[in-house]
Amino acid sequence: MKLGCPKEIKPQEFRVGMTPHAAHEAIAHGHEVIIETGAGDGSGFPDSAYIDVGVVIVDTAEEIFATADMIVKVKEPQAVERKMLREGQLLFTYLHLAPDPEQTRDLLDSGCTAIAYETVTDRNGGLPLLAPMSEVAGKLAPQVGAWTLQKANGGRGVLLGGVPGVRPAKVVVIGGGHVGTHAARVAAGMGADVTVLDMSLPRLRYLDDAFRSEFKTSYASKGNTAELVEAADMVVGAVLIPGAAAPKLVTREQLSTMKPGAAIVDVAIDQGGCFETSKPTTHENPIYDVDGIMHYCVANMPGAVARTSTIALGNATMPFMLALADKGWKQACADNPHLLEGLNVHAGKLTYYAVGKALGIDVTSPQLLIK
Ligand SMILES: NC(=O)C1=CN([C@@H]2O[C@H](COP(=O)(O)OP(=O)(O)OC[C@H]3O[C@@H](n4cnc5c(N)ncnc54)[C@H](O)[C@@H]3O)[C@@H](O)[C@H]2O)C=CC1
Ligand SMILES: CC(=O)C(=O)O
Ligand SMILES: [Mg+2]
Repeated sequence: MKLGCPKEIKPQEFRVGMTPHAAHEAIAHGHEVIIETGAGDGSGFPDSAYIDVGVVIVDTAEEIFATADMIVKVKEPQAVERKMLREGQLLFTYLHLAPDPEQTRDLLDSGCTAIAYETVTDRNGGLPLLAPMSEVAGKLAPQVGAWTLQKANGGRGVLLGGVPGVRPAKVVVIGGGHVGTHAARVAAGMGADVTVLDMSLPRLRYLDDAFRSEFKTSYASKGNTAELVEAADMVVGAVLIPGAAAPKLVTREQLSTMKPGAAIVDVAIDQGGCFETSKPTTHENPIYDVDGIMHYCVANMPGAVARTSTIALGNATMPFMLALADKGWKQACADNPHLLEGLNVHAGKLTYYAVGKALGIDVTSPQLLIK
């Protein structure tokens, strides 16, 4: 199979879909790999690192989309990339379709087969291709939230850890999964007073067992959430219902109960965000103010630490990428029900229920397509 990796074009996105190690493995499996010139530069992988392992460097994304059987990327295809996708072509990348009707329509129209990193599962019910980027975004959240809280950035002028004689900031994390746990640990490590909210009692039990000395837990009822949000200096949005649009857990009205200059870091923005007032921002212009509350809503946070993120993502995607290349998507998905969970679009049909529900589009069962 011919695998193609274009340079990412989302604003300030410095990751790349394939590391030289991943490309090397694909070539060792008998595949051809082409990559757009400069695609790895932002992650510290120059063209020469790919040439050394047998990759062919091409000048344009057009050439990749015109000739590759499988496109391996990081972020959802942008409008100009979607125009280049072809019938029968396999796309392996993050998609986040539930909050994105335009992208969904374009993917359906293209006739491509699209497997979304964020809905591939594992045998423990986890999301192995989302987890590494959630770990990164979770660790970044207190860092960007601390910056947002600085007075010059519109924040309250509160230092997360406080100082002797001055209490630390109160940080509330809504959702105690991968993002939430990493955010809570880093915020606690910076000295903040941290509480994690979740709807899952087993998850809260685990967090309490493992991290009792670092942060507190609370059940995410509407009442508890409202009280904690009101008292918070920083609120991190970290909930997920896999593949679905994020539930809106904090309304615009609630902002008026918050401390002026408090910071919201809505990591769940890639699934539409869990604050009513969230809208996606970019690394170039990451924050905005609604009713005196500063919002940080960057949908590709891990792109800021591209080298770490590219390597972490590549470690997770490589075995799935190799299975898709070796067997073709149909056999690879027939052999691995967890990879089949990643199938969101095939030949003009939507195949992921939570996306269909969010967008009001009929869904075809993915099982029917692998028979
Ligand atoms: N903005 C960015 O750059 C990035 C965003 N993300 C996003 O962050 C979000 C969280 O991802 P993960 O932590 O990996 O998910 P996860 O599945 O590990 O954790 C989600 C947690 O939310 C909890 N939850 C679900 N509904 C809830 C509710 N109504 N109230 C309270 N808790 C609730 C679940 O019980 C679970 O513990 C996802 O939308 C993911 O796509 C991840 C990486 C980068
Ligand atoms: C998960 C995701 O959207 C990202 O890593 O950019
Ligand atoms: Mg996105």
